[in-house]
Amino acid sequence: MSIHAPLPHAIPRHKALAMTRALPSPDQPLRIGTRGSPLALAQAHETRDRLCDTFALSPEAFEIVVIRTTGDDRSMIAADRPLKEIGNKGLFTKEIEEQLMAGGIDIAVHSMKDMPTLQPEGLMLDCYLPREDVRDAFISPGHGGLADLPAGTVVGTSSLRRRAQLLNRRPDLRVVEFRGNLQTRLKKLEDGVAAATFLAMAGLNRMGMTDVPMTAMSPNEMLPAVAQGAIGIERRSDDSRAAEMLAAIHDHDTALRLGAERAFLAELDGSCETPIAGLAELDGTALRLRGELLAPDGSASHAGEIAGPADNGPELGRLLAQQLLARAGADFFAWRG
Ligand SMILES: NCc1[nH]cc(CCC(=O)O)c1CC(=O)O
Repeated sequence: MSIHAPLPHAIPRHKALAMTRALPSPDQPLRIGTRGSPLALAQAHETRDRLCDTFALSPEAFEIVVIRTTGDDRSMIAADRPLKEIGNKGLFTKEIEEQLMAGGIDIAVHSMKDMPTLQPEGLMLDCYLPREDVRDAFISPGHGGLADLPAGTVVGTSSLRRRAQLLNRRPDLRVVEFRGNLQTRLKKLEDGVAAATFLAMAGLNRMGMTDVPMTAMSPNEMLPAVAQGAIGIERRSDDSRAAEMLAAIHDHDTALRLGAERAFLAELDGSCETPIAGLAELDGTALRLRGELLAPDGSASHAGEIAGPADNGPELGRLLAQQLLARAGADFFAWRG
C-alpha cells in the first residue's frame, strides 16, 4: 500500500484556536477544501448542503476552497501517460491534506475510491456520506452493452481494474489509455477516439448527467473498485468543532461497508498497479463481501466472497484477502518487480 510522505509536523497557532471555536457563523465560515474538477465540486456542494440542512445554516456559513493537486497539474502529466507511472495514490490528495494540516482549510472532501488506506498522523477520516450507486456504467454512443461490441473494438479507460476486468471477459477487445475529467472523456467518445468507455455511475449521478447513453454494469459482470461511490470527509484529529459537525452527517452503513472493503484492500497490500475490486453489501446485521484480484493484462482473475456479522467487517476483509492471495499463489505478484 502506498504510504504518504510524512506531512509537516509544525502545528500552526490557529489550530489551538480551532478547538475553542463555536459552530460556524457567517463571520467564521467553515472552510471546505476540494479539488476543482466538476465532480469534486459537486461532492463539496453536497457536503455543504447536508451540513446546511442538518444545522439550519445558510451557505454563507461555509467557504469552498479549491486546491490544485499534483494530479491536476497538466504540465506534469502528458495526456497519454498512464497515471500509474507518475505517482502514487496520494496524487490527488497530498496538497489537500497539507492544507488541512496547516489550518488553511477545516475539512476536506474526497472520493474514498482515491484514498490510500493509511491515514497521515494528525488527520482523521471517519465521516462518510450515504453511498451513491456503486456500479460502473458502460458508456457508448453506438452500442447498448459490452456483449454488442464487435471483436477488435477500441475501449478507452485509465483504470487498471476496468482494463483487466474487460480483457479478462473480452480478450478480443483493445484498450487505450483514456484520461481527463468526465467531460473530457465523453468528448473523446464523440470524437471517435474510442467506441466505448466506463465511468462510475456515482460520478454521473452526482453531476446530474443522467442523459448520457449509459448501461449500468451489474457487480457480477464488473465488480466495482473498493469504496466506489463513497464520499469521505477528513478533518484534523483534534478539531472538535469539525468532529461535532461531521458526526451529524455521518452514515454508519457506509462506514461498515467501507470498513470491510478497505481492510480487504489494505491486506492485499494493493499498490496502484494492482487491479483489485471489492464490494461489501449489508443485509440487516449481515455483511457480504465480494472481491477480485486480477493480472493487469486480464490473463488471470481470482474472485471470491465471504459473509459474516456486519460489525466484523475488517476481519472479513482480511480473511477474504488471505484466501484470494493463497489461491493466486506467490508468483502472482512477480510482475510487480
Ligand atoms: N479515479 C477517479 C474517480 N474517483 C471517483 C470517481 C467517481 C465517483 C466515485 O466512485 O465515487 C472517479 C471517476 C470514475 O471512476 O468514473
